[in-house]
Order: sequence, then structure tokens, then C-alpha cells
Amino acid sequence: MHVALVGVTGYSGMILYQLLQQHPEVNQVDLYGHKNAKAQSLATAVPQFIGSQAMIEPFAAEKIMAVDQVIFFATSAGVTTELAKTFIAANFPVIDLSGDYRLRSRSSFKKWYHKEAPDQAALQRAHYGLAEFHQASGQTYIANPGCYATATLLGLAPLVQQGLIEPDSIIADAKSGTSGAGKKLAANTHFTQTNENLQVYKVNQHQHIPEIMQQLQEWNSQVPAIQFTTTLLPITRGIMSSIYATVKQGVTTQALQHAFQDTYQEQPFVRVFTEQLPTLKQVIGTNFCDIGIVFNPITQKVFVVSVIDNLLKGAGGQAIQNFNQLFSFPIASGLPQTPILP
Ligand SMILES: NC(=O)C1=CN([C@@H]2O[C@H](COP(=O)(O)OP(=O)(O)OC[C@H]3O[C@@H](n4cnc5c(N)ncnc54)[C@H](OP(=O)(O)O)[C@@H]3O)[C@@H](O)[C@H]2O)C=CC1
Ligand SMILES: CC(=O)N[C@@H](CCC(=O)OP(=O)(O)O)C(=O)O
Repeated sequence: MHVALVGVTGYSGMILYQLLQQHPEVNQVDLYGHKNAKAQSLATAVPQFIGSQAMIEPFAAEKIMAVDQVIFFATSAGVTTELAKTFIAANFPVIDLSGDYRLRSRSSFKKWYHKEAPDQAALQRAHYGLAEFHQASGQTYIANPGCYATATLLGLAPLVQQGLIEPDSIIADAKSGTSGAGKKLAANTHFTQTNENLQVYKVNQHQHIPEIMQQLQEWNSQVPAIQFTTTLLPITRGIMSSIYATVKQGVTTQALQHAFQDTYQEQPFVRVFTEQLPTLKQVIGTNFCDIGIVFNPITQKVFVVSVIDNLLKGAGGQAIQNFNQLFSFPIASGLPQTPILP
């Protein structure tokens, strides 16, 4: 299969390119950049790809639809609102890593992303690709979930779906490495500001709040809101979402553990831990989401810790899961399962 990728010069795009190159069903990855830019070699644009003969061609929708069977966008927020229109009109398969088509409401997108929203009809038709819960087969526009949203939703799903917690009691304290912010320079991601530091940011204003709420309310309309905070960690890759909620009277440790085990027993990329809590290093370099659960009967709170590699399960890896579903390839094709050691 020939596939197109826009955004290989970005952090999630470069990882996605590596995954696509190793995918057994992909024969060729055609790279595209800005519409009006000149063609340039990948090795020049991204020195880590030294030795590669690949070229990044200017974005051209008609050409892509003629030579490729699917397009991946690993582009900044707002880009697919413009560039994906032609593919949507032609029902050409798109897998979009950005947040542009995740929220179903235009006003919500404008409020949280501070950008012009895509067309309402296109938003309604887009498929929210939380791969463990929504099958992408038969879809054409796949909105790949956000990194924090993935870790937090997978950590909350059994509790919310099965009504095991008080719906108004959810608090998620999520932390990310700096690659989550993309490659552009910003004051808070400078080495001097990040190293040996922790920075809380976007408090009550994070764009993944409406994304998480949209999915939680689809699972359980009783959830009125969540408290969600994000912290920048002095590491490159990884997200840890630490989740707290009040457990309903009568729900036991066993019931909580079974809820997670039952929900994910058929899912190869979600691993449930009841004895020891997962750490970031066990998932970095893999597509796994590892989840640990502890119940405190004194406070009646459940504590869930959910860890992912933001660039894999939180971006390119989940995009490959959606790609596999879309084209009925084996579920784990092309997805890394061995963490980077030590
Ligand atoms: N980083 C992460 O952990 C995650 C990111 N995401 C989302 O994925 C998307 C990419 O993120 P990330 O890799 O971090 O971002 P980066 O900022 O690292 O990369 C953005 C990429 O988009 C390209 N780009 C920007 N505008 C255009 C345009 N008009 N036409 C063509 N290409 C364009 C850039 O090209 P150039 O180099 O030429 O500027 C670059 O390759 C974002 O929407 C982000 O929110 C989702 C989940 C996790
Ligand atoms: C560390 C860091 O800055 N992370 C980014 C996550 C970016 C992302 O995945 O957001 P969208 O795809 O929804 O734009 C943030 O918190 O905004």
C-alpha cells in the first residue's frame, strides 16, 4: 500500500514515519510538506534521518489522491481545517493526529483551541478514534485522540461505563514530557526552564478537557464535569495521568479490579496492574497503555495511574492502530511492544 504523510518534520510525524516504514502492509510512504514550499530532502529537513533518500514534496491534494490510498496528517492545530477539505469532499481516507476534528461542536472547538473550526457536517461525520472503544473500519475521517485524553480516558473507562464511581468526583492530574508540546520553541520548554523543574500549565483551560468530557458523557451522561490539570515534566517522552474518584458505597477492591480486567482482556495494548503500579519507562518506546488501580477504603477513593508514550499510544501508535482497523490489517501490525532500555 502507498500512504501519504504530512508533517514528518514534527515530533509525532517523525515517529509515525518510522512506524509506517516498518509496517508490513506499507510499500511506500510519500512525504508532503507545506503547499508553497520547494521539494527538499528528508535528510536535510530532519538530520536524524541521515542517509535517507526520501524527499518531502509540496502538499498537493489531487496528486495524493491519485497515488496514495490514505493520508496521515501530523500537523499543527488548524492545518487540517484547511487542508483536509478536498479529501473529505472525495471521501478519501484521512487519519488526522491533530485536534481539529475531535470535538463535535464548532463552538467548543473555537472556545478551547482559539481557532476557526471545521465545517459542522464534517465534524459530525468524523470518527473519534479511541482505538480500544471505537472501530475505525468503514470510516473515512479518523480524528486520532489527544495524548492526555488517551491516557485519561483509558484510565477512566471501566469506572465510568460501569457506574462504579460518584460521577461528579473525578480528578485527573496529568503530566507530560516536553515532546508533547511539539518542536516549536517556547519559553516553558527551554532546557533551563524545564530541567530540574515542574510546571503546571493551562489550568482549567486545557483543550483536552472538552475532548475527555465528550467521551465520558457518551459513556455515562451523569458525569457533569472533571477537574483536570496538566504538568510539564523534565523528560522527553511519556504521560502519566493520576486519576482520583470517590467509589460508590458497596463497591469493593475486587469489583474495581475485575471491571478493568474485563474491559481490557481482549485488548493487546492495554495492560492492567493490580499488584504494582506502572512506571513511564515500561511503556516508553511501545504502544502500550499500562494502568494500575488502588482502592483506599478509608477515604473511599480509587486511585488509577495510566501511563503511555505520548508519541506512540498518544499519537503515531494509535494512528497505526486506527490504520490497521481501517484496512482490516492484524491488530498489532507495525506496533512496537519493546520499551527503550534501560
Ligand atoms: N507531540 C505529541 O505528543 C502529540 C501531538 N499531537 C498532535 O499532533 C499534531 C502534530 O504534533 P507535533 O508533532 O507535536 O507538532 P510539531 O510542532 O512538532 O510538528 C508540526 C508539523 O506540522 C507541519 N506543518 C505545520 N503547518 C503546516 C502546513 N500548513 N502544511 C504542512 N505542514 C505543516 C510542520 O512542518 P514545518 O516543520 O515545516 O513547520 C511540522 O512538520 C498536533 O496537532 C498535535 O496537537 C497529538 C498527540 C500527541
Ligand atoms: C506538553 C504539552 O504541551 N502537551 C500539549 C499536548 C498537545 C496535544 O496533543 O494537543 P492537541 O492534539 O489537542 O492539540 C498540550 O498540553 O497542549
